[in-house]
Amino acid sequence: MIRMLASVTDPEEADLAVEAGADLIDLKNPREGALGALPADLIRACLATVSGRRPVSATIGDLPMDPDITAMAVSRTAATGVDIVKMGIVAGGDPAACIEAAALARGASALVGVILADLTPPTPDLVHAMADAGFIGVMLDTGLKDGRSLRDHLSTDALADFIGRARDAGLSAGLAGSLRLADIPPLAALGPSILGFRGALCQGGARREVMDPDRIAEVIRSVRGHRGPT
Ligand SMILES: O=C[C@H](O)COP(=O)(O)O
Repeated sequence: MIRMLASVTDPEEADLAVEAGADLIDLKNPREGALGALPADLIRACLATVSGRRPVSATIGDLPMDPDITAMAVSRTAATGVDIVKMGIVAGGDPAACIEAAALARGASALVGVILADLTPPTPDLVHAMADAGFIGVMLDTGLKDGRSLRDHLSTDALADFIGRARDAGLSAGLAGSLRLADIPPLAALGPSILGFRGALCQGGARREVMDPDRIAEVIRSVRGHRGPT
């Protein structure tokens, strides 16, 4: 079964996504970048609103690959009580050391790594490093949010390889990155664990706008209608 992840920015949107039937509530600030972090008090307010009805993740921010910075951000985010902390992987710095640092700083939260596929390739090394460090999942997303989607950056074969590699390593495999309704059937056919959305759920399809209940419902209906390979 493919789960639908909705990225939300505040308690009102979190409630909207839960009521619409999103499977995972992902807290982030799209005004601060692809994986922009929300302030801790806002994360806590969202958690109070979701109130255990769905698992909640939160992003740590678009940060350089520095282990000290990563550890601090992971620890600060985990301290809010979110179920899952999401850390991004970009080019440069020391991603392997950051993955290890995140594992030591995660507290009671689980970890999901997000490889920003337009900024760095999803190499087998990264996936294995996350599995070795005890991450529960790995997602692909896009970092630039320049109108191109994940499918503009990676071929179907590359996406299928990524999903297979993550699964073989024991990780859930998520796909996101300016996905639209038309992307759901071809991506669902690859059998990911999660499909993630923000822009497609918002007014005018713009990720910094407020969420549109009709769009959320439409995306959820489509994901439910395409529950993976037959
Ligand atoms: O985790 C999923 C992302 O928030 C996707 O955002 P996007 O659909 O606007 O690229």
